[in-house]
Amino acid sequence: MQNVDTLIVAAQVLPIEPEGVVLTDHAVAISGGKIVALAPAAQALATYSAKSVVRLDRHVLMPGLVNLHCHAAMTLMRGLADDLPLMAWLQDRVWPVEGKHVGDDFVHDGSLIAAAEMLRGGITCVNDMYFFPGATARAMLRAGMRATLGIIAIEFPSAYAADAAGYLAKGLATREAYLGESTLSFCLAPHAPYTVGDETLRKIATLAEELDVPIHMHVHETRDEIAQEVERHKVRPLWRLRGLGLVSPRLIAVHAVHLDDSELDLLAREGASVAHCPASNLKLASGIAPVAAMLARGINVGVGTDGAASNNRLDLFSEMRLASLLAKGASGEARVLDAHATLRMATLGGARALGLDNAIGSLLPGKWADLTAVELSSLETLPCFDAASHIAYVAGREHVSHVWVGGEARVTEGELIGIDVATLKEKALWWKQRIVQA
Ligand SMILES: CSC[C@H]1O[C@@H](n2cnc3c(O)ncnc32)[C@H](O)[C@@H]1O
Ligand SMILES: [Zn+2]
Repeated sequence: MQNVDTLIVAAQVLPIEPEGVVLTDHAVAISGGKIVALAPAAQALATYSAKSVVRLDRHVLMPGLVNLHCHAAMTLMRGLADDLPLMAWLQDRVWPVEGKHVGDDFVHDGSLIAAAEMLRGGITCVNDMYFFPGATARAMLRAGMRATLGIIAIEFPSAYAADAAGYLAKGLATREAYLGESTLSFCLAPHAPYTVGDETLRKIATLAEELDVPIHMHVHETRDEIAQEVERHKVRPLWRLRGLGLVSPRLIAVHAVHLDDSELDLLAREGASVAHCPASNLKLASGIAPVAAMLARGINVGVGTDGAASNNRLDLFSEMRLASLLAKGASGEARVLDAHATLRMATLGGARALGLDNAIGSLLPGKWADLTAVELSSLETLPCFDAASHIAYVAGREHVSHVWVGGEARVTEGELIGIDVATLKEKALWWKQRIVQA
């Protein structure tokens, strides 16, 4: 018998790799936080002696979901700026509140609330972009959630930094401080083409190469933003980014709602990824991203929630369902983004965009044991003919029963481990008072 830390035996397993596979009565063996083997249950029980055996007889086990675009701290602004288009949302409501309140404590508390919501909903990894990323790092470490944190850049001053050079210097110092953490990684995160100048963007392209990290940026979110940028630069934003060296396999183009054929071809040719945020795109009336056309060209697509102030949930189950239905409805092709492809997008697609596909995103041996179990024994989830179909079209985050990050249990029987929800609720109410009194 081979000693392992944990053996998880599940009625069904969706390993994501190989593509489209559903395994019945299989077990995942975990040691040192990593997947050692995925094998038929009887064989695994005969091979491995585990300190802990978890039996999931009514469940499907799959890789943890990857939230490819978030502003975690914005949970504290949830519902504060509804029913507005992007620029009014940002300029009239969000930036003024951020200007008054955003600081280390705000970002820490808001990010911890977000981590609790995401873990409880089966999300094990988040790609975040926000002021004070060091505070987000502390919150993510405290919650035990995997995160890629943005070294942000924006050309206006905040409580965090005075100018673009200051943002980059602070972000780089934060990265240095957390280099040894296996659950944290960093990327460069220029906010958007309309808030970051050429010189800073050139510097970011060079830094991304030097540090070997992704570039996470809002791109072509609204028609208006593109029109304004064309007036200013006489070229559409994605082509400007290309001229500055930002369109490459490192680029995670967030939203990418308004792309013409030449721009879709450009993303495909350069191997860039897209973070598809269907709910945020609808709520701000930005539009519907051409996901079917992206997939037809082989563009890697992951799924993001965006922040809680524009969604207003950090829930990848509802995003998966929406992504699949929108892709079918918008393309007029029911076969587009089937259940398996949708789940792959929300796991391996996100991991690949982050350069973490050797580490997470599927259940291959050697990857971190970032896992989500979903119970499929409720009235609304029976019978189940295809577990992937139920994940994409039926189940909600309320059906998530267990979550592990790096082999550590973060949710058991639907309850968060090591996070005091009552304290987080008090913090949320305290910040609401501060915001309404200001
Ligand atoms: C530089 S920190 C991130 C910055 O982005 C703002 N933000 C949140 N959601 C969006 C979005 O959909 N488009 C553009 N900007 C967004 C957030 O409020 C922060 O100011
Ligand atoms: Zn965003």
